[in-house]
Amino acid sequence: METSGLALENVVLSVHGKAVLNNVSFHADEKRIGLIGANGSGKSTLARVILGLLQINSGELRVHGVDIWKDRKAALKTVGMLFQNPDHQIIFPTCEEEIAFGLTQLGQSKEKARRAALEILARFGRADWASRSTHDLSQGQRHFLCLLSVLVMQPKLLVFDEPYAGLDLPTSIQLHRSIDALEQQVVLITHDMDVLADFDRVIWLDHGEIAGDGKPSDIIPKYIAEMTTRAGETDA
Ligand SMILES: Nc1ncnc2c1ncn2[C@@H]1O[C@H](COP(=O)(O)OP(=O)(O)OP(=O)(O)O)[C@@H](O)[C@H]1O
Repeated sequence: METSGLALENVVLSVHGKAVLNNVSFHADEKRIGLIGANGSGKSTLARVILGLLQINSGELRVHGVDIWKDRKAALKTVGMLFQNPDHQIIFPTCEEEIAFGLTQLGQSKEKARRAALEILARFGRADWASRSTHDLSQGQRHFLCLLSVLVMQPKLLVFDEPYAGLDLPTSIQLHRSIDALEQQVVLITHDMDVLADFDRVIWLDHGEIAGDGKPSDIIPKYIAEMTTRAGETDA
């Protein structure tokens, strides 16, 4: 099994006897990977599997060499995720506590975690957010707070599930720039093909199977053609 990047071998995950991921295999060392597919094709499920939140039925999965399902502590340092809805992620009353929490889970002292939280807030021009109530933030700001909470953990792989959904233009531009500037490997789930134009690789999931895998310039036109055909078939 590959010890670098993201490696899946014949991954199968069934829900109520139905295969949601069916023999998914790929090895990705690229820095920017897009994950595309129609609604219900298995993208979010795959993201949760990569994060170690769902146990696979069979196959093998390693994220930078770590068996993230078995080694939960190493998983926290290896992979982080920004969920579609920040309300599913934010649990603390203040921004500083929210950001520091993950670090204390890694075993850092509360004081060290607090300092790291303040440092990342300052680095992103949000020093004034430290004692700010998470409930008072707008939806876009809550998204941004979640990003900082994930970044502070410095995982080797970051998974973003539709990060731009519901964000206004300035916030999505800022988020886009932040993602662009990341050193880490990124897997980005999106329905917005423009975002993926300069990515290194695009993986297309269809009914839980890989339908395409390659350069955006190769995969995206095929995907759009297939989706257009399907839309035509369902027209009244
Ligand atoms: N806990 C669950 N119970 C039942 N079915 C599930 C569960 N989780 C996922 N599924 C099914 O698995 C399939 C894949 O869902 P998933 O959310 O991974 O798709 P997706 O590609 O992320 O879709 P979208 O683009 O709409 O977000 C769907 O048919 C969904 O109904």
